[in-house]
Amino acid sequence: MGQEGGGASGRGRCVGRPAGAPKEDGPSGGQFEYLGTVAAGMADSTEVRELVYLVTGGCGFLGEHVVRMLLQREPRLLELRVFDLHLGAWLEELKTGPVQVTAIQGDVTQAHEVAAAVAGAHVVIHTAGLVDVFGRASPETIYEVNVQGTKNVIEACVQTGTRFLVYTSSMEVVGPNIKGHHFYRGNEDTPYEAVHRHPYPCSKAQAERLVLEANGRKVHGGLPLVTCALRPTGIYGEGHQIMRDFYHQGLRLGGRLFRTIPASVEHGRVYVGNVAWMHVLVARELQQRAALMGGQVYFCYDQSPYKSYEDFNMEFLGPCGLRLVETRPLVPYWLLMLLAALNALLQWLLRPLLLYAPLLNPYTLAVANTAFTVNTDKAQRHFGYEPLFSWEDSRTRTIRWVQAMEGSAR
Ligand SMILES: NC(=O)c1ccc[n+]([C@@H]2O[C@H](COP(=O)([O-])OP(=O)(O)OC[C@H]3O[C@@H](n4cnc5c(N)ncnc54)[C@H](O)[C@@H]3O)[C@@H](O)[C@H]2O)c1
Ligand SMILES: CC(C)[C@@H](O)CC[C@@H](C)[C@H]1CC[C@H]2[C@@H]3[C@H](O)C=C4C[C@@H](O)CC[C@]4(C)[C@H]3CC[C@]12C
Repeated sequence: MGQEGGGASGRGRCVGRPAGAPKEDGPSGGQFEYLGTVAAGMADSTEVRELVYLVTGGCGFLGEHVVRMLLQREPRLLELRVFDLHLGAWLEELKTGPVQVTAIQGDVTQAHEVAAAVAGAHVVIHTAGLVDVFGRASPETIYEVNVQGTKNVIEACVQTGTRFLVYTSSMEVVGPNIKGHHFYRGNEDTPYEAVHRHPYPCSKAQAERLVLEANGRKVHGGLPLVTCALRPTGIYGEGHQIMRDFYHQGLRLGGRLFRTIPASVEHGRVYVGNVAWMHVLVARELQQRAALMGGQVYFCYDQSPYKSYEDFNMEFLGPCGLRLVETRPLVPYWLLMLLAALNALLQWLLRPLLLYAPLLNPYTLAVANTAFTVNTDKAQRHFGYEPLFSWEDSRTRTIRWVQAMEGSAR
């Protein structure tokens, strides 16, 4: 059902189950409180500040939360390097604390820029990527950033002697697949035919495989590289662009959004603060439990409820004045498929003139219409992960963010 011929490199399909991980159990660990802003002060600690972390994509939706969480929750941090194609002005506010924050404007597709940023880092958290399922970028560009960029990060770790690499993968490495098979309360070991055509999931699957296969490679200095991959489901929270798009679409439609997907098609979603926390924790514990965690994949999860994508969004958009019209889809699915195909045709026809990239296209419709929920405790068993934010807290924070947008939208 995905875009035709859209393999990661724009050629053929990418198939095959993503690299799983051997089943192992490990001890559980503690839980911390997350303070919302850097201004709230650093986590008190008597620990020695000696570690250098690099976050690629550190100015993105997830990346910014990872950066802020590290400054709050990693007491051993001496220097935090934030590497991104587009640096945010907000980075300046972070330079007043005890941690040296180094903003690096760079491109992960440029190996020399990556190597310069990685050199001397103890840990790399690689979140940079092209998250495009709307046809904004070409398959080749998606491959270049997501796969070649990840290769450059791995090689930079090997060449410069950085030993710990955490990769932000995605649920899409697993599914939904092109056959529309539902993934119902699955975990990291659930059998599932991970067959993709769309450039984005293909590129994420290839990148994840490269990261996991690099686990154990000798880095400069002779010690082994230790890698792992985190697979968030649909992330929501402060800064989520797609939520912003839905909100503005609802405002344009007089405060209404029209249901297109049955309420029964459940999607797993995860709050950005909990995803950021899992990145911080896994980066820390990877250094202590390399034998257990090296080469492993972990779904990102929290207590966010299973709901259809549209119903879940309404948890935040409803309290901000929007209404989801009808309890069942207004438009039959075959007509939605036709409209999605028309959008794809229009995008192709208009491309020489302008970028037409609506939310509805054959791929987004297929994904939205395929249940994908995870139920796992692997991260808790392996490195003591517990969500920092309850569902209620995650919901409140997201609503407040939309309301702040509402203020700016009036
Ligand atoms: N948003 C989600 O629902 C979700 C879910 C699962 C996984 N992920 C993964 O999380 C990561 C971050 O996603 P996001 O939603 O924050 O996306 P985002 O687009 O907000 O952030 C990506 C960041 O990477 C940077 N970047 C892009 N190309 C780059 C390049 N060539 N060199 C350097 N930096 C570059 C961008 O400038 C941006 O700041 C991605 O790897 C994505 O696949 C996202
Ligand atoms: C127009 C309607 C059909 C509307 O319901 C479309 C929703 C659609 C834009 C989203 C439905 C599922 C989303 C994806 C899912 O949450 C997981 C993802 C993995 C992540 O790595 C990147 C984002 C995404 C692909 C996410 C994108 C938007 C949806 C397709």
